Amino acid sequence: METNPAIRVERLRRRYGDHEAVAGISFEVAAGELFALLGTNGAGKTTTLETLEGHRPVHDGTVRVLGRDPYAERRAVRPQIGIMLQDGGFFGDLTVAETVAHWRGFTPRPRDLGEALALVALEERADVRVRQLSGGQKRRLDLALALLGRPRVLFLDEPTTGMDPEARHATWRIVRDVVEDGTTVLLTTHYLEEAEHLADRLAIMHRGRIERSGTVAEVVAGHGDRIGFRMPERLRVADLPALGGAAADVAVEGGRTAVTYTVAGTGLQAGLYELLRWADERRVRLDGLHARSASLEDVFLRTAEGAAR
Ligand SMILES: Nc1ncnc2c1ncn2[C@@H]1O[C@H](COP(=O)(O)OP(=O)(O)OP(=O)(O)O)[C@@H](O)[C@H]1O
Repeated sequence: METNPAIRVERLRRRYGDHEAVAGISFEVAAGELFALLGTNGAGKTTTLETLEGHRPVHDGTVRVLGRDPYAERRAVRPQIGIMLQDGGFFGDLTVAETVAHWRGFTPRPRDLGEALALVALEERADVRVRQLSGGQKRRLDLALALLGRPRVLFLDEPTTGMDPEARHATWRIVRDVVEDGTTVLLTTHYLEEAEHLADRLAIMHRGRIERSGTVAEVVAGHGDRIGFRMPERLRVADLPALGGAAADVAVEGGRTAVTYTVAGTGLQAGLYELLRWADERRVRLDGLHARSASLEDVFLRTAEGAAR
């Protein structure tokens, strides 16, 4: 088993002129792990990815891919990594099979054509011209090319942008298979659901910094689990309890008064228990009662808002 991280980023900084696009970020990705970089527009995800792919030198800090500097040792690193770009820039007149054959020519020890197409479920489209593929099929062809050289580390920059939900789910299955085969994957995405489905760990970037990182459970823990119900008619706001120290938030929605608690400290279960005991003792019925854990989306939005203040 490998103990060295497949990817190591330490205090990475990258500037464009006076603008610091990446402002000293650090993270590691273990071998065989899928790590997702999330962030607002312009957060610095693509810049980080391009630095790890060896396209740009660091301005400060250290990056290592499979133990090497991907820029200075590009010739050693490049054959071991796969890169799926946001736009692969194909020749529209070539067929899918011709495109793969063309790329096989540049790839050391490439997969067979059939294997490459089967990986991304494009066998049936082998003789179709690239320009006749749907957007989702083009993205899958991009993925096939990134996987052609059996990379140990795969970089996916927004791999499912423009796909319908079915194509997106199909692509997630492919990516999961790749990870199960032992490939390390670094992914950027704007789809939080994608990170929730795929990522072992993730980082949320905002304005060049990592604001939060960890597993999905770690990132959302303690960040706004919610409990809500409709205000019972015979009660007033002053009658409502505090749950785990959190006061009720009361809002009128469509003629009804909605009560919401955002419980951070004690967690959902303890908050719910406190509420139900309170309601039981007072013989209060809580219509529309619901409780849900914080979602990655809640945390993402709060991170962006909080950091912007
Ligand atoms: N070649 C460049 N020259 C000047 N500024 C750049 C260049 N590339 C990126 N930037 C700026 O650096 C910042 C980070 O950009 P980057 O593309 O890394 O962010 P991102 O998180 O990938 O954004 P998005 O989600 O919008 O793709 C942005 O403010 C962007 O405008």
